[in-house]
Amino acid sequence: MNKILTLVLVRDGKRILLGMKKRGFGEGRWNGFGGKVEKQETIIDGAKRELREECGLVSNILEKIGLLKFEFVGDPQLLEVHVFTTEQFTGAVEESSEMRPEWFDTTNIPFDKMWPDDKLWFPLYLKGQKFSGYFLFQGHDNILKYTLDEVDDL
Ligand SMILES: COc1nc(N)nc2c1ncn2[C@H]1C[C@H](O)[C@@H](COP(=O)(O)OP(=O)(O)OP(=O)(O)O)O1
Ligand SMILES: [Mg+2]
Ligand SMILES: [Mg+2]
Repeated sequence: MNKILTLVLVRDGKRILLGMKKRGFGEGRWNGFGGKVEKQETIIDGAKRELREECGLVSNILEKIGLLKFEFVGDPQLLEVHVFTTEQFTGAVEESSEMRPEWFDTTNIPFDKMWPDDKLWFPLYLKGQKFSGYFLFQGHDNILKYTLDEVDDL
């Protein structure tokens, strides 16, 4: 069975909030906020919870913008990452034990310190296009093959 995860990208006009992952999967990389969906919660509730836990922001309006599937050579479990965005949030941005948040201009996204797939699908996200993708990784740095499609609905 796929492992279900969330990823939330917070926008404020021309800025995007990313977090430097301080521990665990993806440590040392900038990413949106998210994680594993728990058994008793819906995917969107999991996305809201992870956003609050990891950077202190509360949002009740998350828009689903992408679905990404990741496979790693030698690991039979597929990661299914549900990607959301919001421009409507309350609260103050706070560092957590997992993430150190920082605002970036959308023209200056630190792709060299992000997962390598991000530079492929971020341009779609930034122009407001929904997307669906599959990436096969060898280790954490190399994409062996991928598909990425623009979609109307998710
Ligand atoms: C492989 O490519 C990936 N690219 C991007 N951009 N994001 C990814 C990739 N693989 C996973 N992710 C995202 C999905 C989640 O937001 C996190 C991974 O979840 P995490 O380890 O942060 O799970 P938590 O439940 O938050 O962790 P704790 O159990 O420690 O709270 O990365
Ligand atoms: Mg997380
Ligand atoms: Mg978490």
